[in-house]
Amino acid sequence: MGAIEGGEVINGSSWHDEEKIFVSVRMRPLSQKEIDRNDISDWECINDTTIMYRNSLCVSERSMYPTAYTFDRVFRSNCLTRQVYEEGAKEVALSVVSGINASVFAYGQTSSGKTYTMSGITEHTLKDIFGYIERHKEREFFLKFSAMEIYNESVRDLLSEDITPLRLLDDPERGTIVEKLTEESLKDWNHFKELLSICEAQRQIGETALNEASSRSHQILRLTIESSGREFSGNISPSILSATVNFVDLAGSERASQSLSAGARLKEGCHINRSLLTLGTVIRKLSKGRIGHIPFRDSKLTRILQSSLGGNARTSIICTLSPARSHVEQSRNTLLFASCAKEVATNAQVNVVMSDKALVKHLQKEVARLESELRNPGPVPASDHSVAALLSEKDLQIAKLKEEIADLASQRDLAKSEAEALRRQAIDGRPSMVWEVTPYPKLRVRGFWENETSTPDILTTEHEGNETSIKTFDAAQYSDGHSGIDSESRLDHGNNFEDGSFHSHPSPQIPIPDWSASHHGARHDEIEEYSDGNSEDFCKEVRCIEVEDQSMGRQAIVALSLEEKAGDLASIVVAKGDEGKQESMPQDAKIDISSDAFVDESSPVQPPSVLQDVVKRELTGPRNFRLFRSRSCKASFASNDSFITFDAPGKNHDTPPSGYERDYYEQPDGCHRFPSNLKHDSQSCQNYSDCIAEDVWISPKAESTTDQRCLSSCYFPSEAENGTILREQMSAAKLVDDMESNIRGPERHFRDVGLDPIGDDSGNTKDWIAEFKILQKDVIRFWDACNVSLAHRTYFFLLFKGSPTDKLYMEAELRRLSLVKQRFLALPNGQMAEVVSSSLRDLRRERQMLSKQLQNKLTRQEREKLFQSWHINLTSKNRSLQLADRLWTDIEDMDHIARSAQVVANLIGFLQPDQHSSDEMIYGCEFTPRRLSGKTSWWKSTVRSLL
Ligand SMILES: Nc1ncnc2c1ncn2[C@@H]1O[C@H](COP(=O)(O)OP(=O)(O)OP(=O)(O)O)[C@@H](O)[C@H]1O
Repeated sequence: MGAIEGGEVINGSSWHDEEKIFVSVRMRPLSQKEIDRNDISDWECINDTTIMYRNSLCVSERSMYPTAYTFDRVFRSNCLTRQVYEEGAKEVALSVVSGINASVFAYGQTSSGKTYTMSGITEHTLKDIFGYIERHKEREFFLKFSAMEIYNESVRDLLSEDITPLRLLDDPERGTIVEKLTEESLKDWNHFKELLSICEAQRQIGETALNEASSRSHQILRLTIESSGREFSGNISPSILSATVNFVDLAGSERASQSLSAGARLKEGCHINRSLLTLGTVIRKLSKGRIGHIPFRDSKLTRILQSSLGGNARTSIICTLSPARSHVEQSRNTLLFASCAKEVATNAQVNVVMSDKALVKHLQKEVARLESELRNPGPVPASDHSVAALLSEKDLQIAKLKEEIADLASQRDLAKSEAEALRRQAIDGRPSMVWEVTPYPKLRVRGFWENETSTPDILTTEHEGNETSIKTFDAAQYSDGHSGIDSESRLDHGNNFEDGSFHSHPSPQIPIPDWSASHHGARHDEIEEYSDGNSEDFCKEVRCIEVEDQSMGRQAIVALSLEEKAGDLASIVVAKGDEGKQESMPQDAKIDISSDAFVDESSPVQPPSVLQDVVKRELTGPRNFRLFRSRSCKASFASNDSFITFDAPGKNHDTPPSGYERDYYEQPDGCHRFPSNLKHDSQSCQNYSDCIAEDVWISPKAESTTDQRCLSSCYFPSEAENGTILREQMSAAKLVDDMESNIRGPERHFRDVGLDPIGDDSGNTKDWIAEFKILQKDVIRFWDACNVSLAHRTYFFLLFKGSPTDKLYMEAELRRLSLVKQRFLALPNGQMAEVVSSSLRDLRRERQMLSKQLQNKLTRQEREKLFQSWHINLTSKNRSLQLADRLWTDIEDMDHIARSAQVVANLIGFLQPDQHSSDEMIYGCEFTPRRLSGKTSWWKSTVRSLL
């Protein structure tokens, strides 16, 4: 490992695009215990890089085990931690101040000195970082600290008193992220000490609960540094660097058989070893050079640390050893792991964050530079041909850059005008603006799983009766392997459910499905978790913030906000159900609606293509750069509640015919309106791409005709027609595309979002009502195509019933959905498939939860009445699930939609605005059983030494 001169990190001095994990071995002295039992030290560091087994090996052993092992560095038993830090971790760890991710691991058996080493390494790193900041006052630094523990394959926040396990989410750009992990802004050294003591206190709670201190958990301290104020490599300015350093103290690497006993402990050991085992497998496979599948996703540890293991991070692994003969087997295992690790290559990059303003400036500079190059061509290239080629290439670049600039400028102007319009609207006393991302207002959510033991499982509850008479219903799709009991006879109240006069029983209420996870793709381990009854998916915390629309006397669930900073893009925040994201999002997080690239604040953004080209060509230094959108532009992706999936579950046409439909204006009586650019030629319409034509009005009478079948299949391909998931999602993506173009009719541009709806439509209420109904139908179709959660649909549907101000919200919702679609279409194929299956799974789960809620909340009579009204055979099986399966399925039947919304609203306890007191505005709940853990905190000694 290269030296650090004068405490400064030398960028790239001993570092290339691809470098190997830096692996060192630290041997501790024999412990008193080992000495007392006359154990012998069998290992010797014969120089700075080689450790040797001293005891003579028998012939069979010689063929199996090497006697000498060479690493980047080996540290004798008398080495101080300071030296281990200086020579084994410092350069890697301090890369973080230069915008490069870093990780330092300690690996080794229990009592080999991992904690002893990591506490020192962390201290030294932090001191050096604060020293570096002190010396670079010209730059601004922003430090964030977090800490987590992985125990029994569940992740816990060590800075929070909440012991609920944290979920892991997949971010398309950042990989796995830990949901709701507390991030403290780290101010100084004293603050760091405070935070360590908080972590230690949390750790002790875990230990006390387990009544035993052990080393069976993995602990990760994480420090993220953002810095600005300096130009890097001259090409990107102004820039912000953002990088994270992880300090990882792994659980003891000894085998479960050695450290743990039977029963529950064995289970614990298995979990811990699952992480360690996967770590070993990942390292082994990576050491052979990224061939084949690398099972990062097989454990929480490897998922969280994926980028540190062969990804965008510099990594140092310190393997700790006991020299004792009695531990020779474990020591050899550790050395074997270390040998594999040193073959693993990583590919760290400087993480540059750019703000929109910076991007515009940069592009302007580029244009100026290229234009001046054109004016003063400099040395003439060898041939006329190459001159011409160069000139035309430059012309092209200039044209593209100008386009980009114009685009960004128009987005900014649009945003400003929208801001102005909204500000005017706010002043006029129109719907209140909310400067915060808000999920559903008036949403009451309680711990459905609090009564889990008494909650019957629908899948096996309804033993009585015949086979289901509903052919389209497939109960197997909901099977989670659980069984339950019939609760039909448990309750005996007589509420009228569908008309809303139902009075809630004091039974638990339904948890809102996890919106945020849904667009991140299906993961087999999460499916597994779901099925084991201990799922993290059941760990919900729902925050609901009430938004009072004073002038209209009702609640608004769409929150609008404006970016007031001059020059920044305007933003709009739409009601969202991603409670996890909300937790981790800054209060003023906003969605950038004016950019085509709809992005997560935290997600790296693809720069415009031209910029990419320019950057690629221009950045010829020793490093690659990753471009991110800056936090300063407050861009935030806040619409994860829309599960983009296009796998249409079987449509249910059993719902009684609608009377609602007739209210629609200009629509042929009883006909369904389909997007204008679909054609339904029965001969040629084999797939969606064949279906392009003008408006289609389908009479119910024609529903069984070939044309209608063809059209339906274009919209909602049946299971049989789906073919591969990929084909399905591609056509579905096109579907949404076309839906969007339909929605973007000449009279309904998204540019209108934010304009005063009353002003627009004053004096023309009739027109507005008609338009509202069209918008509402468009939204409903979008929801269906995107498998948006039923709860979201319900809230939205019930809250926006056509008042003039609803135009804003309807258009915002359409805009949001179209942006979600854009994001979906931007995903690589593999991730599209994940998103599709994940969203479908979430929707199924939601239906399943609704069916359970149906059993919890209603008496047998109520249920039977409801089943009858939905034409569900009372003697069939899984009736609750059948009902849940029908909700929100017939999107062209507004009566069906209204009834579905009523049922869902009652099931999830959606209260009318006046039913709430203000202290219920924010409502949170936890569902997951308490988890115990234990490991002597690796910063315990640090805290002790510091306090
Ligand atoms: N290099 C060293 N020099 C002196 N003592 C050491 C050294 N390394 C470890 N020790 C001592 O050995 C004991 C075990 O160390 P430590 O707790 O760090 O092990 P560990 O690998 O973290 O164990 P666990 O996996 O159980 O957490 C401690 O008492 C520690 O002070």
